[in-house]
Amino acid sequence: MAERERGGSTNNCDHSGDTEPPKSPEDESSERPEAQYTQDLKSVLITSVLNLEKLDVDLYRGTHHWVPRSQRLFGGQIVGQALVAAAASVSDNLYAHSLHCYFVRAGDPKVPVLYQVDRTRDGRSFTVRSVRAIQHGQPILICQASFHMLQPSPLQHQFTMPVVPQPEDLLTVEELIHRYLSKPDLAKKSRQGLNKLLANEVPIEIKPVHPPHFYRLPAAELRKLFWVRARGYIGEGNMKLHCCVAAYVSDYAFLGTALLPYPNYRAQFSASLDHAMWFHNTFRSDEWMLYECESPWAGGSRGLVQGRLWRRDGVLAASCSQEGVLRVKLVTEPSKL
Ligand SMILES: CC(C)(COP(=O)(O)OP(=O)(O)OC[C@H]1O[C@@H](n2cnc3c(N)ncnc32)[C@H](O)[C@@H]1OP(=O)(O)O)[C@@H](O)C(=O)NCCC(=O)NCCSC(=O)CC(=O)O
Repeated sequence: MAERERGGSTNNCDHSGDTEPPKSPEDESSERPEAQYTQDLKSVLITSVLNLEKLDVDLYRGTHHWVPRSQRLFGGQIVGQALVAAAASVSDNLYAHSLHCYFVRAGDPKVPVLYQVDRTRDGRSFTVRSVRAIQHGQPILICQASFHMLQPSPLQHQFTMPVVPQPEDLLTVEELIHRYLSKPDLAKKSRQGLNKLLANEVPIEIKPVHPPHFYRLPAAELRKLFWVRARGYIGEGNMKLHCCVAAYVSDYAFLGTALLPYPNYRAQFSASLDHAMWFHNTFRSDEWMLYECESPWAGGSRGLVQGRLWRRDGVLAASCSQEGVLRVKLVTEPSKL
């Protein structure tokens, strides 16, 4: 059992009951020296995607950065922006500990999203906010987010992080694609598909623990493991923001976990129906975290996926759950990712 993280007074998401002096997330990771940060661009996630425009009290406007090929807004972007809006009306001594969302309509990439916050309750130790994300006058997402003050407790446990290769020993998705593209016998259709994937400007970096096979049907695996972090620099201290970035990241490629046992099926239509998260400890979303995703159930054209985001020092940072609609067709060729 890994020791639980200590509380930090400026971090809006730590839930430790300890009263010892805080440790900033930087103290826990030496993987990315500051010298390297100076060469990185500031993460577009904080300069643009999660940088909402305040229109009025509890009313914000968010714009889009990366739009998936489905041409419906990326669910993680809507959840991340909703959490930014919710957290803005919550005092700094309260820490986001959970959120529960329903995606009720497809997001339209042609117009911005409005976020309307309802201050549902300000309690003694817990505070709840409800957020409606609105386009064309109608909700596309409803979200409840809850915030908690630091409270001590002798109850502290967590699962153990899986043992996997370190990110330095693995290739990014882009590097893997370049490797496949360099193969002279690559079919034209596969080359086109891989080039489309390369053109994606997703503001997160991914290193799969089990690199995908672009050539042949993959062996059925029930669990997806990948290292993930925001592209660019975010910096220390603002745990509120790191939780919002993690909300964005947590929806990426998550629902696909439910298709892992079915390499002969490809999704004709897939969309996340709901998304829930629980934040357990401080973390930095611009440092590598291991995303462990599994699917305990699928049926009735829906699939359930569950995920754990681990800090690389083995501390459980967050847990996620999602159900999605999955309408599939039988295929003979493998999916591209
Ligand atoms: C889930 C919903 C589609 C449910 O709405 P409805 O009940 O009205 O939709 P529906 O199921 O009847 O229709 C949806 C589409 O499926 C088609 N359809 C309906 N029944 C079908 C069937 N039995 N077999 C095949 N297709 C079918 C419809 O014609 C329609 O296509 P057509 O539209 O062509 O007419 C909607 O609530 C929604 O869009 N919510 C938002 C979901 C979302 O955007 N999540 C975040 C992005 S996903 C994400 O970020 C994660 C990820 O992608 O991994």
